[in-house]
Amino acid sequence: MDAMNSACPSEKETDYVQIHAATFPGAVRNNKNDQEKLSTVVKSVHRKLRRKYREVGDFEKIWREHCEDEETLSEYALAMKNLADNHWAKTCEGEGRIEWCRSVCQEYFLNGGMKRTNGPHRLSVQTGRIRLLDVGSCFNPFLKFDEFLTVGIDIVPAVESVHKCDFLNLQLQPPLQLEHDAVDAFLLQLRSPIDALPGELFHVAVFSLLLSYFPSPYQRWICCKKAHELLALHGLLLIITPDSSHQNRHAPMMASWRVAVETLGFKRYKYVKFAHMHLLAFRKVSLQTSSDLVSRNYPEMLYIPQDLGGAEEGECWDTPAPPRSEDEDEQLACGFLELPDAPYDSDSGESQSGSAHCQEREEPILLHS
Ligand SMILES: C[S@@+](CC[C@H](N)C(=O)[O-])C[C@H]1O[C@@H](n2cnc3c(N)ncnc32)[C@H](O)[C@@H]1O
Repeated sequence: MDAMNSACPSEKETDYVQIHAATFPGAVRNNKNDQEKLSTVVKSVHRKLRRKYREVGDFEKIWREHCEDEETLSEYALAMKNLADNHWAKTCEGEGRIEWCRSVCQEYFLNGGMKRTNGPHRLSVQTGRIRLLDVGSCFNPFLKFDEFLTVGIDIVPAVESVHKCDFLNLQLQPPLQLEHDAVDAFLLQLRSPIDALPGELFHVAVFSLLLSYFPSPYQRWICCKKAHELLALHGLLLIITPDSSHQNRHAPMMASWRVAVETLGFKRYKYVKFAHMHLLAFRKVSLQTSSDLVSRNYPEMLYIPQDLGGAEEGECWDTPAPPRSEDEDEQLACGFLELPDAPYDSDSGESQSGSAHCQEREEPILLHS
């Protein structure tokens, strides 16, 4: 069973949903209304931040005010947790993003992926658990997996096990010079709020639906740069970002993200497009970031369609769209004709299976400057 299917209802569950829908249409409507309300809470926080950023421009001021607005932040945290627990868990809309992260880590750290890509000088996790930092963790979705020693951080934790921390303002300290066990013990004794962390501490950093929260590309770039410093050499940065459009539509944007992140000292390891999101994995291949950070505007390359002030696009928070018309089906079929024949990961040399998973096109990079 692939990662995505494992998050979707089983055949039996699907039958139940359909029978239940036919017998109790009112219950399904209520469920949808409830989901719509929660999505509106999430989207309105994102929209408000973007609008303020366009009007005021000073993202540090806007961010400070945002972090002080505890009422809005708590409402957001509860809505996000409720969406994940009660709606996405029962449909495919969360699309198994957490299971995807887990399977990439297992393949890379435990099943030879790291050895294949980095050669013999590799990071060792054999003696302990995979140290995972989940930024914007909200409800700590990785805590339940035994292979991870998870540190979840969030500006507003929705559960007690997540530590309060503003990643944008997190201070970096020199790396610890300790043995494995002592580093694990250090992570286990962390308490809220976290204001500083030593560098090179983690094997994995996860940004699941985090970067599009920020109104400014520069804030997204700061996060990627911090992740680079917090990861050990050969560690993984996993980025998941919402986008419900067909993968070709924003291929230039993803190519642009790749350049921006790789310049920080990463190399892309995997990329897949689910129906409502892009999922990327980067390996930390160098302790240094590029010395050429000033000649091109790399932070601006981490743009999202909403930065341009256009109409709000369909995102994973939205309730499912109505069925497509025949015309739309035809248009979509034409779009698929433009995809490469065999999905293939250029860096890992592995093909990606599953009809819902598509590969980024390997084409000349179109930069947004
Ligand atoms: C859309 S939710 C994603 C939650 C979860 N990662 C998931 O995939 O379902 C984004 C989360 O990022 C958190 N967040 C936003 N900015 C942050 C920051 N600077 N530091 C830590 N967490 C942040 C928000 O509070 C929110 O819980």
